Amino acid sequence: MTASTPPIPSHPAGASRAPRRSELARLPDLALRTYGGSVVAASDESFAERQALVRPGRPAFQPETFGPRGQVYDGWETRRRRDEGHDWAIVRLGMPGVVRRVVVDTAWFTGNYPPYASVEACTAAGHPSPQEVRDAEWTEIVPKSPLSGDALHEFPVACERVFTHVRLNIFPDGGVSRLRVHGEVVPDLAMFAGMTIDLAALENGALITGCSDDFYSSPANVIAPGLARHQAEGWETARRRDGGNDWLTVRLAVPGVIQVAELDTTNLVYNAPGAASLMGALLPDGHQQKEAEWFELLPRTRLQPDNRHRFRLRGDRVASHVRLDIFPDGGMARLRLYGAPDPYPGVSSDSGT
Ligand SMILES: NC(=O)NC(NC(N)=O)C(=O)[O-]
Repeated sequence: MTASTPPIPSHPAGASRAPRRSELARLPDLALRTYGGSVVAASDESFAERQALVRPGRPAFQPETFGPRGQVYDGWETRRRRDEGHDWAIVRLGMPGVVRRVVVDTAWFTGNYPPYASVEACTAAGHPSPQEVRDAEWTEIVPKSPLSGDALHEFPVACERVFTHVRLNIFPDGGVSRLRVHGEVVPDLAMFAGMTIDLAALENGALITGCSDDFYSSPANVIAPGLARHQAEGWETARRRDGGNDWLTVRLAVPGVIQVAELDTTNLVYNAPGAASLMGALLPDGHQQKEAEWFELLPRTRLQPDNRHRFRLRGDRVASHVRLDIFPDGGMARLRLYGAPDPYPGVSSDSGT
């Protein structure tokens, strides 16, 4: 991306270990709860619940806060094992995809972190039960590796297969605050053949490729599933003082003709942009976005704060990329671009669909 990128959820601002921002860290976290991820099973969660592993945001900690189970942790924590086994948690990815990077964060776990972890992945078709997922064929994507306490561990993954689930193994027991599974979304769009879809949706395979500014919150949020519950779940820029305007670019899930654009300023009450415009470009595979020849999809149009705006477009040109300009600054809760893929992926032109 052109400007700075979505942060790796980790320690609170001001903590001494600033997270490294690698290329891979910019990919979406396929396991994230707000993207539909869930921890569907775990060997144990006596001290702290398994669902915390996929919670968005940085893990919090309040020292000397004791509940009936012991110290309260914002993470998954198992009991002290008295046998030879090890603990595990299975995560259903919110969006199936190719995993490029796994982050195992032991933030705040010091005397109780697991000394080793490994990660496996599997592909389970349909809507399997947790037991069916356990019985699936698993592939190791992160070998058994040493961990340290209160630290973020990044593991690059080199495997081109599309996975639906991952299993975190910890040896022998202990606490992990977050598990991040960064990757490329690979949806099955063939089942929507002949239908209009949101070409800008992350879950359909779209990706934010650039932005002018992500000072308060990430532009990746505008293509996330569902509605933004508050300002931070959308994209918010800093106040501009230079006479310019903010923008972002999206690589669409697949090239297509956009018929309806939805520009959602919900939660931006006093900081919504005054106006916005949309441009499209059709870039053959492998071409750089800087080579794009942009054409107008939506001329500069007035916006209202805290409002979902829908605009009917001419719908006469195929685009693979879209640029949203906002004037002068502010942000956007969501951007939806409804249209027909051209052609449909996985559907041959003579299939009658
Ligand atoms: N002080 C602790 O954190 N102890 C333990 N964990 C919790 N949650 O109390 C433990 O035994 O691992």
